[in-house]
Amino acid sequence: MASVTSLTSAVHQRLANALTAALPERADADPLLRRSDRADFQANGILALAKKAKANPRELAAQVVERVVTGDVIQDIEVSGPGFLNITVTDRAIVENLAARAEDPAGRLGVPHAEHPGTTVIDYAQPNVAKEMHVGHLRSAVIGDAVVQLLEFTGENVIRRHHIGDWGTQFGMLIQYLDEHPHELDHKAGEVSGEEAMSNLDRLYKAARKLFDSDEEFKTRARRRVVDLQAGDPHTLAMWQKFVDESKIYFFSVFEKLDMEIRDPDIVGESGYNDMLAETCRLLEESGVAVRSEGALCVFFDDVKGPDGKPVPLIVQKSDGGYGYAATDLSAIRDRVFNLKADSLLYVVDARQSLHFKMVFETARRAGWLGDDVKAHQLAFGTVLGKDGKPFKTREGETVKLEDLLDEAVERATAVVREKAEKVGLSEEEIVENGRYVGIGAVKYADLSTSAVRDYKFDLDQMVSLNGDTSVYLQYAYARIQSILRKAGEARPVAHPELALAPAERALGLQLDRFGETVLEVAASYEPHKLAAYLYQLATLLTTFYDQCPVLKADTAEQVENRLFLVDLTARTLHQGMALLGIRTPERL
Ligand SMILES: NC(=[NH2+])NCCC[C@H](N)C(=O)O
Repeated sequence: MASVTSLTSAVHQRLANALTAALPERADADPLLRRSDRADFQANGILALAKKAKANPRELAAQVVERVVTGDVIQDIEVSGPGFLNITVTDRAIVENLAARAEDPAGRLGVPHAEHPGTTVIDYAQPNVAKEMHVGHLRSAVIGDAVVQLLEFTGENVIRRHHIGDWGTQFGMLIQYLDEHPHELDHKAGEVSGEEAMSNLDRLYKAARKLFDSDEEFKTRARRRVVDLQAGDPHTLAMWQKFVDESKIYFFSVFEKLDMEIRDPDIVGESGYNDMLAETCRLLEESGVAVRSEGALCVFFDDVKGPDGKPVPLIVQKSDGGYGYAATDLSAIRDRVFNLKADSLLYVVDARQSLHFKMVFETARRAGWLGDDVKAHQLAFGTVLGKDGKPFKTREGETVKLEDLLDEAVERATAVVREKAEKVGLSEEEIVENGRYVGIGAVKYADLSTSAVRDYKFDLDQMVSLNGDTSVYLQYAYARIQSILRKAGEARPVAHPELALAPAERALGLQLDRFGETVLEVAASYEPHKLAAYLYQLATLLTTFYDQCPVLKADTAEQVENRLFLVDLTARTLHQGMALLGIRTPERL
């Protein structure tokens, strides 16, 4: 458990004790402590308690104030309004608390582990084989990666699953074509770049399509291939594997550009559940959860109807015997619950698939695969829009190539970095590396700083802007602190709890104290945008602090040390917080 307690918990403890003393019959009552603008904290729980105890809220509040221990943590406590408590903490408590965070032996800045960690299987970064990735795949990867980092940081056992689209009828056509033109993918992994891999696939796809549409005999052969593939014919499988391998070269190049670690064994695509599909259907049919309707195996829902008022079923098996997307997802649930022993299933998938997941989860519940002890949640995300507010497309109306987009972000960011490079004394190598971290960070941050369910505008100009809620702003805040620490010479960051704090120091200190609770909240609610908001506010408070409190030119040596201590902890918090979002913080910028 946590070796460092936050100010919030210290204040909470003292209030709870005083409440118990004032109202012994309600010993477990929660004072409902909140951060507040009026004082450091506000407790709002007295009102409801007084109502239940049929007491006067202001009087009960006054009794709590009388009994609360003050002096060490709580500086001031007073009744306000109808029975709120406004609480100010001592400067000493702030600095002592932060010092404990800074010295946290676990190197976690005092962030506790979650109280009840479990096993989460997270389904994210799931592009499709032999197809170009699009911005939706980018979102899933970026949001999913942040959630993985956050959950792992809180002690959760996280199992990653990249449910790639690697199965389906289109492969019959591709495999048949490759079989008839055997040398088209004749190279080993490592011999081609991601871009080449994609253009190989694109070329093959187009050629196969053309033949499929113009040559009846090829069409027949291609259709037979699908049957061979599903029957597990070894030669056909080997051809299929070539497409998967070629696609992975491409996927990995995009993920690497994104500065994101995706591990091959975590890629378990639709094909990985092939052996389970028949059994899944059998179980559903035998239990009566699914029924045959016009030959297809279907699950019906009272509340899912089409525009004509007719029920729209979840089709698990088509009338021709083929299995669909739903059969795979239902099989994946069985695997994740029964084999991987998940207690949470998380899906980072486009909101346009929400109905699919709603029906899949409900079906799994009816089948008894998802019990009350297993949570299933789709972390649905919105659409990426262009500057014009319409779905993101090139000027010619085509979907934007992901790699081009990332390259452009890096290019713009490099220009921004270069402008200041001379002043900072960056080498060409550092400019290139920083440009990458700033550019990729900008793309990730723009995505992660808005609530996932909302659509967001992809606007590179705004993303790499130095002012406003951008990753560059946060990266500069970090680098600026590093520059101060380098200039500090002999002076070291040392906490001095005996010093009185200026308002800007207090505000910064109180924000630093919130880091642990913010991380836990954000991980529990899968809302990385709240961590982004926290970090942005931290950087803003740092800016105010600089304006009001000279660091190296402070009045006394102790004050210099104490301020160095504050900015150093701010830097470490920014670094850790950004890392949880998958964003780097260069030392010099
Ligand atoms: N278990 C799942 N269905 N995961 C989502 C897969 C996303 C799908 N491959 C797509 O490109 O839209």
